[in-house]
Amino acid sequence: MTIILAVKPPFELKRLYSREEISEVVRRLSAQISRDFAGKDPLVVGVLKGSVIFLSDLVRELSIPTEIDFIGTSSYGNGTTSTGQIKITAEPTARLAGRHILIIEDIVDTGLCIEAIMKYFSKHKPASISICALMDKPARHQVRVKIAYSGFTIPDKFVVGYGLDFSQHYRHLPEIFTMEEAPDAGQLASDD
Ligand SMILES: O=P(O)(O)OC[C@H]1O[C@H](OP(=O)(O)OP(=O)(O)O)[C@H](O)[C@@H]1O
Ligand code: HPA
Ligand SMILES: [Mg+2]
Repeated sequence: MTIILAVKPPFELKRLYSREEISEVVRRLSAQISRDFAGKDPLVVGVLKGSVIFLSDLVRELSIPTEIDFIGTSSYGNGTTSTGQIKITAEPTARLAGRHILIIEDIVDTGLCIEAIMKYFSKHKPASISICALMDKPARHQVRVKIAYSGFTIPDKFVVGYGLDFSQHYRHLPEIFTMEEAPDAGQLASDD
């Protein structure tokens, strides 16, 4: 399915992963996490806002008890490239010291955001910190990142849907799409 967005320049969305493909990956990751964190009462921390849909599907597949919290970050503003300035906009309220912390990300792109989050948690003396990311875009990494639970390895394309936004839109889409300038963008732009 291709969707042409009526914005300037025009973008097109092409489906990258279907609901079924996403569900299969969520089940695989939940099974691994349930096995590895059994008896550890992990603190599952979603990175706002992009991870919320993934997190809510993931935790409902877990077979172990967990505590859920969130951390807020912001780096992309309204564009498709990281500003490089990572701000922690909201802190978790749970006890962190001595906890097994599992960070849930929708995507690791440059890795700058997860690097800042790892730095934040390591200051609070947890028992362990692990990363679960639905998508990993290795071609764009600027820092070394160890993702213990990785869903899809994706090409160097901007993606939206299933929690991920472009300028705060399209998070609600139930599937994942690549977003690229439409091939006839030049033509359309000169038709003004
Ligand atoms: O690996 P990076 O290049 O740092 O990019 C990944 C991060 O950027 C996005 O969040 P964003 O800051 O746009 O906030 P949002 O989740 O509210 O969309 C995304 O949800 C990740 O958290
Ligand atoms: O590809 C992406 N899509 C949406 N948000 C993002 N934040 C980092 N990379 C992306
Ligand atoms: Mg975003």
